[in-house]
Amino acid sequence: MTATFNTPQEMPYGPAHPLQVLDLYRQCSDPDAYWVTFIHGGAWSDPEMTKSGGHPLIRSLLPKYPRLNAASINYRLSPHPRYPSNGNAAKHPDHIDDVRLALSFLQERYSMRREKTVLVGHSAGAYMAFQVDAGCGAAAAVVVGIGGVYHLGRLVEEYADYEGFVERAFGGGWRQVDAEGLAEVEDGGKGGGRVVLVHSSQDELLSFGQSRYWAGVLRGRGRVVKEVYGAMGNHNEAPKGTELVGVVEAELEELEMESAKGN
Ligand SMILES: N[C@@H](CC(=O)c1ccccc1NC=O)C(=O)O
Repeated sequence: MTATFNTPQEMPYGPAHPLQVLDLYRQCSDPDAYWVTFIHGGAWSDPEMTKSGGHPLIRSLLPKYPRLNAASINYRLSPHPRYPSNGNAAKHPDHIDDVRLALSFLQERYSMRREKTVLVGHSAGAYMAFQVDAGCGAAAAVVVGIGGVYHLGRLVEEYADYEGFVERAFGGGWRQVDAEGLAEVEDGGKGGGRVVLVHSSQDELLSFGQSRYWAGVLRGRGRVVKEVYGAMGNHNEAPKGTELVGVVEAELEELEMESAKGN
């Protein structure tokens, strides 16, 4: 059993590219198992940011919840100026297509169910978690964004320097992409899941602006939103910290309580 916590199985979920792989931690084969699924950040392009960014969170949770499985997803990346010859050439919608494919793979192959899933996204991964949410109804019972990007237009307005990575990931038409997500974001009344937006006050790359804005949009759609702001380390430390573990634990416990009431 212990081995499961430390050594995930690396599984290809798509045929086209070596980045179409995910790390699977499966300790419960029951179809009613809970799932925590992690989408890493890195501005859609940083090859140093990978699925292993989700390991600390997952490894803290698994020993406490025997009925929990987890996965952390890699996806194709866009070119990065510090790594000009790494061959990464993805452009929107490649990244999000891969994330959707990975989630379908988990649903079909391992019976991961939306009502049992907490989807966690960091930074650009948080943007993708809500693209999934918008595109297929309630993607997960709970979506947790940490240090998230939620609106590209507002991001570039606040940080002009970030336009470069936004354009490399989305191309010249990047301003359209927010509109798609905003138009389709799921309504709370129609089954859209709970949301927790987590943001560290020590985040050196993003202010609270994105999280505050997004909380307002989601509440306007009738979604239940918690905002968690506090000192949780810098942008890349926060998703590895104990605060995020506590947030996800509380959500898992709420899901367990809801399911006990339903039975
Ligand atoms: N680590 C990235 C930068 C990065 O990830 C980033 C920078 C500013 C705002 C958000 C970021 N990441 C979001 O996924 C890089 O070095 O290119």
